[in-house]
Amino acid sequence: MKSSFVVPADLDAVQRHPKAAKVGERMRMHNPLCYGCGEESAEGLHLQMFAGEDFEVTATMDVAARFEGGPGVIHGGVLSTAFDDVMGMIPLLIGPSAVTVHLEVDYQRPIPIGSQLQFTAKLLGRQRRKIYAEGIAHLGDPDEPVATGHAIFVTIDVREHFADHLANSRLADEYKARMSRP
Ligand SMILES: CCCCCCCC/C=C\CCCCCCCC(=O)SCCNC(=O)CCNC(=O)[C@H](O)C(C)(C)COP(=O)(O)OP(=O)(O)OC[C@H]1O[C@@H](n2cnc3c(N)ncnc32)[C@H](O)[C@@H]1OP(=O)(O)O
Repeated sequence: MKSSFVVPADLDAVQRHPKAAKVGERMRMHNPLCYGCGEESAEGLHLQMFAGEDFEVTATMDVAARFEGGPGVIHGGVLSTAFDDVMGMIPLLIGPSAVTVHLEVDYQRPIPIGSQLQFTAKLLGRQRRKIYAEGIAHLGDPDEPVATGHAIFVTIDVREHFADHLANSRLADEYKARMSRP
């Protein structure tokens, strides 16, 4: 399906999940091998994600030398990966696991290698299985964003969605064990 980003007017009511991370706490790591936030992903972005107030998440990312695109600046695809993962935390504040079906990034300023990127992401709304999120990236002043992102996530049944793919993971045995628990 091809779509553009339009938040519908008739949104569902949402509540923060009682087991969601509390304000200021690290977001639960959904997969230690995740290229965005996983601690065991050697080449990954190593995003550090924190729960904010209401339906917000903040994150930081050191712009390492391996993320270079143009000379001295971050690769645009790396930045879109970061937005995907940061905004991807928003569904976890409401409860369900969800995967990206649509992602947009607007690049406003070059982002230097060696800088520390900061992100804030927030929920724009939920309609049935669709969760709409917005994110901004800045270098210290949230009023001067260097990039903005918008995404739609769709809730999934984790066991069903990943069932045919678990064997591809380096943590396949661990995931199989987790999935077989009731
Ligand atoms: C127990 C141990 C294991 C623990 C593991 C934890 C897992 C945690 C999970 C997540 C972590 C969060 C952090 C991650 C952050 C990064 C996220 C990523 O990068 S995800 C990778 C890239 N994304 C994909 O690979 C999705 C590929 N797409 C699909 O698989 C399907 O499209 C799927 C399952 C998402 C939906 O397919 P359908 O057949 O179930 O449902 P249909 O009817 O097509 O769509 C449902 C609703 O969504 C809308 N929709 C679908 N695609 C859309 C699009 N592109 N734009 C707008 N709306 C769309 C449809 O119009 C429909 O809306 P209406 O309810 O009818 O209003």
